[in-house]
Amino acid sequence: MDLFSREPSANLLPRDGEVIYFGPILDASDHENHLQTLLESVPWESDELVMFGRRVTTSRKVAWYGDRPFAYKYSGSEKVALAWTSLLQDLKRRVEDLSGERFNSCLLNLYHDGSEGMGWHRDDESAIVRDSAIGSLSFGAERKFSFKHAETKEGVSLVLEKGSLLVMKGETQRHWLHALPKTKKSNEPRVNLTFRRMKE
Ligand SMILES: O=C(O)CCC(=O)C(=O)O
Ligand SMILES: [Fe+2]
Repeated sequence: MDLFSREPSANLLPRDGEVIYFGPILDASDHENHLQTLLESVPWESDELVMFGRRVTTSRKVAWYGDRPFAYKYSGSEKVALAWTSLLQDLKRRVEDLSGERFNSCLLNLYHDGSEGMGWHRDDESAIVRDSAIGSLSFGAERKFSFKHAETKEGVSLVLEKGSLLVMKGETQRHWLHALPKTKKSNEPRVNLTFRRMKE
């Protein structure tokens, strides 16, 4: 795996947190190979959430990996973290080296096409170490990713390129929501890995 030597961006947020975009960190053939491996070998499962008081099953699929069998809780059910595969461990190391952060778990999302996305939310569950960094690695379809300040409503958006790394850190999750908007422009799958730090 060759690293591209692109300089990370300056902080994309104007206040109250830090978001750094590193751009693509994988070359095109590694990106393609890893995307195929992830699509074929990850035990993708539906996610569940409560919307307007109703339990709904998402068509977006998820998988949850970690150093230990951490619980990932959603709307009353929970998933137990799977043991790292060698590919995920390899990618985790790359993300750690570039970001200077350490992670012990990873949530994977599979969006089959542009009709699937993720609504406004923060990654601030109590099981996550407060103000710990999140490293987000993207494969497949390039999609817009948006931030919205919870109080001022300021907005920041960017396109997450194939094989790119985005790091959210500092007080980002306290003050900013983020979302992956649905789009009619994409009919390709996208896989996203968010490396996280859970409380031990
Ligand atoms: O798919 C993405 O880029 C973001 C996913 C996300 O925000 C999350 O899993 O919490
Ligand atoms: Fe998130």
